[in-house]
Amino acid sequence: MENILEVKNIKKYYYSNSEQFRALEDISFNIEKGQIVSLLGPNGAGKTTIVSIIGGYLLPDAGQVLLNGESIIGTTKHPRIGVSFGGDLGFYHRATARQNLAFFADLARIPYRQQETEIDRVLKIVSLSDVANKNVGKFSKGMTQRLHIARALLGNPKLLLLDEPTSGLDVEIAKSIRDTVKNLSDLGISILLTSHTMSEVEALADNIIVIGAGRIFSTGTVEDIVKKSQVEHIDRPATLEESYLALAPKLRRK
Ligand SMILES: Nc1ncnc2c1ncn2[C@@H]1O[C@H](COP(=O)(O)OP(=O)(O)OP(=O)(O)O)[C@@H](O)[C@H]1O
Repeated sequence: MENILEVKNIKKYYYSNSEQFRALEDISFNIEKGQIVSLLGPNGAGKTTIVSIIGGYLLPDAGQVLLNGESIIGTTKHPRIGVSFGGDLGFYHRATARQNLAFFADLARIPYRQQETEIDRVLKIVSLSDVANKNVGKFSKGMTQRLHIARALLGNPKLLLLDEPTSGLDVEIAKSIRDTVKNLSDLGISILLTSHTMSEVEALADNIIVIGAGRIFSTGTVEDIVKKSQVEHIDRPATLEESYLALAPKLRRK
């Protein structure tokens, strides 16, 4: 299969009061076309740091990130990668969904003539066409989350980075967002997803990367992770959550 993204031997340190803190140590993984890969790990494991480096918001101290075979680290013109950190911030509440997307289409340097078609396209994908002219201040959390995904889709990126896309949403809305994410991968878009919801990862991820204390502990399909974690004392196959809990003590920073 064709690798869209190759992350090679990434290291990242943070510094505070001249003390060095190792956030990531030797992180390597690939994402193929249309694949959904999930980063799973406790708070502070390094997931957001990985997403920020791939998205071009942070520079690593070592290592490479290749998109379609080309290095994207430190390039002045970072290629289009769709990033959605979600949440309540990031939109003008007194403007409509369409007006908000037009602002971000400008930032994404989409030529003015193509903006309306592009905005219609992304609104349709996330099922917000009917409320395109409604003020974002009137949107529910689920609708706002969809709008974040629509914004990330502007310019037709082949890779999307989704940070906890269903965080804080009720069960039904979370399911509808998951369906949207699945549809995106069916359209051939590759997705790197961070999530603390095991059922979500189980339902969506083609591949899982279990990360703890800035290092990769385990990778593979749900079945691979379950097999490798060797959960004891149950006489049926373990769930992903049980497998993750068995690994959890090893994932903490010492
Ligand atoms: N700007 C920063 N300066 C110093 N330390 C940082 C900075 N950003 C993150 N860290 C530390 O680096 C480690 C990794 O943080 P990161 O946010 O990547 O973890 P995470 O896996 O995304 O956590 P969460 O699940 O809570 O979002 C944490 O210990 C965090 O405290």
